[in-house]
Amino acid sequence: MSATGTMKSLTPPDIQAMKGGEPIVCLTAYTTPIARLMDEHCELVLVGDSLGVVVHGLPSTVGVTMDMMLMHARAVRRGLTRPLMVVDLPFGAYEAGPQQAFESAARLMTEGEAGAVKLEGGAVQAETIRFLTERGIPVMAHIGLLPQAINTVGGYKVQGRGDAAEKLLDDAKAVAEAGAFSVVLEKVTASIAETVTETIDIPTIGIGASPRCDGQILVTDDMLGLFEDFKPKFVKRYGDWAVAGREAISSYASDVRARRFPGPEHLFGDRAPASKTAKN
Ligand SMILES: Nc1nc(=O)c2c([nH]1)NC[C@@H]1CN(c3ccc(C(=O)N[C@@H](CCC(=O)O)C(=O)O)cc3)CN21
Ligand SMILES: CC(C)C(=O)C(=O)O
Ligand SMILES: [Mg+2]
Repeated sequence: MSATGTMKSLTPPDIQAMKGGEPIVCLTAYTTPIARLMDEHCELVLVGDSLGVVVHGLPSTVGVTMDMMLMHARAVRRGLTRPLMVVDLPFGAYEAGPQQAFESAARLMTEGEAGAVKLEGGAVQAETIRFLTERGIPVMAHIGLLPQAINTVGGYKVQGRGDAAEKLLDDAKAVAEAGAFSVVLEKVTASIAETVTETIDIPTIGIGASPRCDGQILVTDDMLGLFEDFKPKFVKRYGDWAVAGREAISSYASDVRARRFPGPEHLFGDRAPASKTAKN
């Protein structure tokens, strides 16, 4: 719990050992205060490259850089004590091959203080996953809908329907065999998510997948209702933070215009207060 480290963070082997047991609770985080809110509730916190879209206003995750991932990773790290912190490898930082992937992933582990990295791709990334895990970098895989591939795929559509089911299962087997400690299944049919979960021996973490997955993840800004205009079928709203924020900002604007804020309680007088240690 404390800075001296009396409470141990969960490790990739801890997460892997949860296969087939209690559901693994995961969310994304990009800042210290939001990470603090999930510290006692989540087993795994992902610093997702979705931060490019929800925090930086980019049209897709393709424009996200290593510098962005490193900065947000360090911020999230300061808000967590118990959950495993996983950091996404951004587009362009690993696809050239195992060597490039290792260099980028090592930076996320050292400068970014990550407990593990995540990368998108199935069988095509198996060699890279093996290369990293054999050299001390735990890897979470990500199959199904791959947002970093939006420019070749052309849309965020459901994956694993019909003939594509077999390829998805092959991808899942390939990443598990290559040493990934867990795998995200994004926007796939419930039936293939169930088949994959029953077939491979590492935990599946679903987003738009199935309740039969070993765990679930959502983009926190989506479930809080902060990233307002994005309403895919797989997101459940647990808050209305954009509505609450807009109301608060509107009240502040009214108060300033009516000179109701600042009030007497917010003002500093000419003389120091008689009691206590002066902090004003
Ligand atoms: N806010 C947010 N949440 C995410 O889950 C997320 C991101 N951003 N950015 C990176 C990727 C992209 N992802 C996506 C993007 C679109 C759909 C999707 O189903 N889109 C619907 C339209 C939904 C809407 O805009 O209301 C579609 O039919 O394409 C799913 C996952 C998942 N990731
Ligand atoms: C949606 C999750 C799995 C992700 O990759 C991200 O937030 O970037
Ligand atoms: Mg991502």
